[in-house]
Amino acid sequence: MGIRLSPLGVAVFFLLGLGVLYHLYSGFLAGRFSLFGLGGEPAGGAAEVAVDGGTVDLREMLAVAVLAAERGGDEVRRVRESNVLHEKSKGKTREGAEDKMTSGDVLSNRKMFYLLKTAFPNVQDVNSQGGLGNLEYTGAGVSLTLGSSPVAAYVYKTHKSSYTVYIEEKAVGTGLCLVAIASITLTSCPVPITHQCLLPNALLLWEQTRNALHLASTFVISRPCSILCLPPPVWQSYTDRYTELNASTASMINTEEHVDASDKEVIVWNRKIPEDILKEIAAPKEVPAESVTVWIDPLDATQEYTEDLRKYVTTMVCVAVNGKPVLGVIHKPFSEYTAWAMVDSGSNVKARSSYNEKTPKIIVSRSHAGMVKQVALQTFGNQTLIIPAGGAGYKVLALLDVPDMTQEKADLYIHVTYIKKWDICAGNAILKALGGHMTTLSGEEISYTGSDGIEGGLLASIRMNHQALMLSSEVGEHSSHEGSALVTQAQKYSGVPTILTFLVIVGGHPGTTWKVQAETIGIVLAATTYGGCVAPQCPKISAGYLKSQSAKPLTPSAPSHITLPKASL
Ligand SMILES: Nc1ncnc2c1ncn2[C@@H]1O[C@H](COP(=O)(O)O)[C@@H](OP(=O)(O)O)[C@H]1O
Ligand SMILES: [Mg+2]
Repeated sequence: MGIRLSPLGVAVFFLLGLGVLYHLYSGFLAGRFSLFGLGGEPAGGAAEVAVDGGTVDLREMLAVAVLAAERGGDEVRRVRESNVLHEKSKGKTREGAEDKMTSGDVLSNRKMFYLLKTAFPNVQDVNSQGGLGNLEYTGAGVSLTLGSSPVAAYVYKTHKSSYTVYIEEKAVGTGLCLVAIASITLTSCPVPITHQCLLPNALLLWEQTRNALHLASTFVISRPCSILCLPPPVWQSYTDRYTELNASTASMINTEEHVDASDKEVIVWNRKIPEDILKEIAAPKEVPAESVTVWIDPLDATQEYTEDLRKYVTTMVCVAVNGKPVLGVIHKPFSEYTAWAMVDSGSNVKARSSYNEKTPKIIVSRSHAGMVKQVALQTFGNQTLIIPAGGAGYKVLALLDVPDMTQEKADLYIHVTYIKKWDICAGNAILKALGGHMTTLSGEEISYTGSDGIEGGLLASIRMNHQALMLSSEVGEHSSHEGSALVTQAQKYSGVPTILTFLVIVGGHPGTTWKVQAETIGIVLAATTYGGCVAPQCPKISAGYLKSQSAKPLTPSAPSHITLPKASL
């Protein structure tokens, strides 16, 4: 007697089996990937990680921030005094200035980042100018295929829930097949992340990334996740790439003569809160760890540092809670002076007793000025004294009562070009704690979460009517109820060149929609296609030629959506 199986039953049984296998398999993978995550971080999104992160005491954070700024400052001073700066260019700023980096930046960042990270491991959102914040979380090199061509890519976790893949510039054959894609933001891909630290490689990786991106550094290109969610077999090849990167870069850092091999980057906090902080801030102040974002600037005024203009140099740490700056530390390594303040708590620095609101002395950038002088003079009159100076930290201190002989004094700080949040957060927190203000030129508060930079310029003042500064002006016709004179001027004199050209070459299935986000203020993008790949080796990689034209200012952060025509893909 034979056993007869119902075909439907077999199918159901088979499907059930598949389901079980799928569960086991995905569980296995998830477990595996979580090994790579920092503190068991689920692969798909760090946003979930911090939920049970507990609390942190802001007074303790202030103590560690002061220590970090001072220890970082020691490195900055040591490197400068050795006269071996290993000066490198990270690329160009949007306005075309060299964006410099030195051993001072790298070594200071290493000290500062690890001190803060080890003291507060449950704070996930630590951003530092050296880029180590990103690298620390991921740094995975992956094999990725664009069209039919393999390219090297690095995955960084840029924010709590997004990952950025930087793709290496690559020449295929002799043809013009550059892959110079700025970044691809993955919001929900199951990207495994490693907490293996790529510190020794940071400088080179930073450079490689920057080099790869120099053509397209102002674009963020989002693409559908499915293209980048690599299946496990391909994904695993990241290890080879990682090892290769390690091997190729290890020697570089070791050759830095001033780095003592036994010098561990990790300095451990002894958990003592200094007396001066205890005196000003009597009680602890607990906040949820997941609400905290830390911004580290390991060396502000790098340009001036390379010119040996020491007085401008600072190291800075800032803590923001839910995006609001609450504590800031600005340390001057060459004067050994440190200013700190915590909003609604206390400070070791104060405002001056008077400021000249009518004809203010205005401190501005000396190396990223854009058209700030014209903006300031037209807004406040030709009699206005402009003081060009390096460093955002230095310029904030110029507004305060600082007992340092090398420190100039000013009434206002204005900046009109793009600037990064690690440059300004500490100053913003200190000004706020002392009753001052730092806003965009149009008076918007700056949120210290999310993106790294701000578009709308900067106006910092203390003991002045900040709102009036925005809306009143010596140049009557520029004031209007719609906005500030400063903004009008800044837009008119936007430091951005009129014509910028970027070459972005993309691969993908025909019809893929590319979202190109212009981040540069004052630019409207137009897309035309560029003839595609000239080399036969890369038939599926095509080119999008993006040309910006001078036009009406773009609303800051408003994305331009551009769909490249099918023919170009
Ligand atoms: N347009 C811009 N693009 C990028 N960074 C800018 C910038 N303008 C100013 N910065 C950065 O802001 C800091 C203060 O600038 P400035 O001295 O010109 O006022 C410097 O930081 P770093 O020295 O830390 O790089 C500088 O690089
Ligand atoms: Mg800086």
